[in-house]
Amino acid sequence: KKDVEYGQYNGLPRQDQAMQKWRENRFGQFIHWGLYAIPGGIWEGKTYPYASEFLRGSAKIATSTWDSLIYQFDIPKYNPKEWAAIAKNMGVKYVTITTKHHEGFCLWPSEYTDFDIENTPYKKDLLREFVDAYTAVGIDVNFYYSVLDWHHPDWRYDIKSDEDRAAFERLKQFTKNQLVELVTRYPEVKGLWFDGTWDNSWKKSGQFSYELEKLLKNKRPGLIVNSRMRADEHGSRHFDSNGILMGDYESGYERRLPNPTDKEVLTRDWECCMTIPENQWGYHKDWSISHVKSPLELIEMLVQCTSQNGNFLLNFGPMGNGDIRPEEREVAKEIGEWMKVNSEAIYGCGPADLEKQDWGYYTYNEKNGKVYMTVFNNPVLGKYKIRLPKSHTLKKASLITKQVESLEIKQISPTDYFIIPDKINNKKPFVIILEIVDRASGKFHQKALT
Ligand SMILES: COc1ccc([C@@H]2N[C@@H](C)[C@@H](O)[C@H]2O)cc1
Repeated sequence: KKDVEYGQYNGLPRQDQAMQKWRENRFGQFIHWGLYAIPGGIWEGKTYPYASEFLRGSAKIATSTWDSLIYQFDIPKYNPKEWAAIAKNMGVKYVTITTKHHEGFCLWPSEYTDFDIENTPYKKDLLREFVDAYTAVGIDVNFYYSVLDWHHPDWRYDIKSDEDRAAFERLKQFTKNQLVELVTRYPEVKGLWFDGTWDNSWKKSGQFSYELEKLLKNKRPGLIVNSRMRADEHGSRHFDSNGILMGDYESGYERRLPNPTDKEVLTRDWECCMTIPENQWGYHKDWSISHVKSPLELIEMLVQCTSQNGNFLLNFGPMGNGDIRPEEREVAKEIGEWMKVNSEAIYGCGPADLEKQDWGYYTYNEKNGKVYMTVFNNPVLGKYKIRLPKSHTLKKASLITKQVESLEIKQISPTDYFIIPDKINNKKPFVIILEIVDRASGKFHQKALT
């Protein structure tokens, strides 16, 4: 065991009400919005296929040129109430918005910089309008904040000199000021999603990030912080030098999911953040340059995350004028239609602790003891195989849509059962609700008490 003074300090997984709500939410909307949405990946008539929020670097644009985009941020179509309605209809329970991305432009009127919404033609506190609109429809609000700040003169990638040290101390103070400002001006905020924390300068600031997390949690009791915020004093990130997760949940799954049978992730809270195109967080004008995931692909990711104790944060990149692009409206509509019928298998659900089968994923709600099977792959066999521990019995299988009272079950061995549907529904992923009794306790299926 290494001695770690600035590693994890609270026991995980957190079981307080705020964290339980975060966990039960399961499905969130990520929003990346900033000056990068104005050029949308195209500069001087050339399309850059890289992530549009990195266009400044990809197109080698001078910082002063980039920063002058602030004068074009008039966002005539910005309509946070409509954004909130789209999110509500999609079925998300929380939202995470970029208050400041790497470019350094702040969506709120910060007293610590002029590079913010106040100095745009829009002028008003866009973030306040956003928080109010989403809160009004019952969606929890979280703030993404990039420590990496390309605009700030005191940002340093590493600390190589006394000058670097002095500059980065100013940057750290600026960072602390802005974060205290955010959790104070917007007390509704439920959590902070840190990014831009991979450089050596921050990895050498373990004590600072430790004390900053504690300060913010004192200011906003219940605040939820992702593991990406922290480095310990040895420069170890996400997990401290003793392998203990820092923050309140693991935020390492970016545009990727764990292996569906990975059991290690079941032991902790985690979240996967995902783009609809291959790799665009900010708005990109041309989505033809990469694969764009279908609603069905995205629904499968949401169900897989839930089945493995993770949350799924799906990204939207609003346009430079504040409108939501048609492709994202369509995704929200189709996912919302599926969630209207099947969200019982997602909200408040987690792993079922049953052996995964090829037809899809199990999720489990420990409050009602129900196990949900979400079917994505119809077996050629025409029957869905279930394998239970010997002490369990499959009592009943029914469609969440209640089209039929119950489905035929055939036990084929002490542990294996077939569910035999009268007809195969292969248009959309569908949910079968299982009632499984543990003969030993006579109770509904309980998660293994580990
Ligand atoms: C390859 O390096 C990076 C650095 C930053 C990112 C940022 N993290 C995502 C959550 C987006 O904010 C993306 O811009 C992605 C890849």
